[in-house]
Amino acid sequence: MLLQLDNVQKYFNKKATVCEVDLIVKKGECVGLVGESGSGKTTLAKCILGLEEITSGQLLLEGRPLQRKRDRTERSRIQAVFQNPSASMNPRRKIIDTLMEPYDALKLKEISFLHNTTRIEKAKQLLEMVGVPADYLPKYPHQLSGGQKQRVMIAKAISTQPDLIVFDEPTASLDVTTQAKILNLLKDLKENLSMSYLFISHDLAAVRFMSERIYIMKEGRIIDEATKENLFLKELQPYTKQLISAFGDERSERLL
Ligand SMILES: Nc1ncnc2c1ncn2[C@@H]1O[C@H](COP(=O)(O)OP(=O)(O)OP(=O)(O)O)[C@@H](O)[C@H]1O
Repeated sequence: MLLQLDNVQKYFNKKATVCEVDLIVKKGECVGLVGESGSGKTTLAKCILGLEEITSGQLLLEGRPLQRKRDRTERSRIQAVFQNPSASMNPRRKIIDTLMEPYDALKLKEISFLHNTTRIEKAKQLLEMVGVPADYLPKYPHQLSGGQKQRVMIAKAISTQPDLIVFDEPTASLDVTTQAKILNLLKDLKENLSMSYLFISHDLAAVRFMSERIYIMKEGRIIDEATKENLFLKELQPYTKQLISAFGDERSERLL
């Protein structure tokens, strides 16, 4: 087991945004999380990333409780990619510096002694892995397309060789063709680098394309769980059926 959430709760102003959540991510698995807007998906993601402190419950990474204040190593093991790459990037920082932020923050022994040319080599390798030409390293975010920016954010997320990446609507700001390319890239990277994913999206077709197992969230609670295969077969909660029908069969099958 890579990640385990036991009875996790998060309250804002005495209101439970995340309520009694049990969730697991196995090694090498992509787990999907879907639910209507406001159901608590992003809050749960932030709890997993240590960006929000949980009110109660427990988060375990490989059986060990995650500390309230994460140390550098713990932070480097769970990375994130969010919806809007432009908002996640500092417009005044060159691509190379944005890309190397987790490396620099981690200050691994091998990294802190890295000669500048070695750092550039590392950055080039990372960009290559996500299909962005190395000559983009000295450029600024506004010189990249939306898809390229998201590729840079993916390269940044894999830079510390994390065990888990949490994706929160990673393709929502991209056009349909770019979305499909990014999803395929994510699948390839997961296989090649033996990572696990928690993939959060409104887009059930994308979630089903990516994930082996899917959790359905409503009003802060996990109300259903299905495998990719039995999502359309098993006896599901009416809310889950509603989510599926909202996409329609054609859209749900589009990426499969
Ligand atoms: N820092 C905060 N303080 C108070 N309430 C918050 C805070 N963060 C989130 N909430 C509330 O928690 C609820 C769940 O929000 P959250 O962003 O987790 O939902 P979501 O399922 O990710 O929605 P979406 O799909 O629209 O992103 C919302 O009602 C939101 O207003």
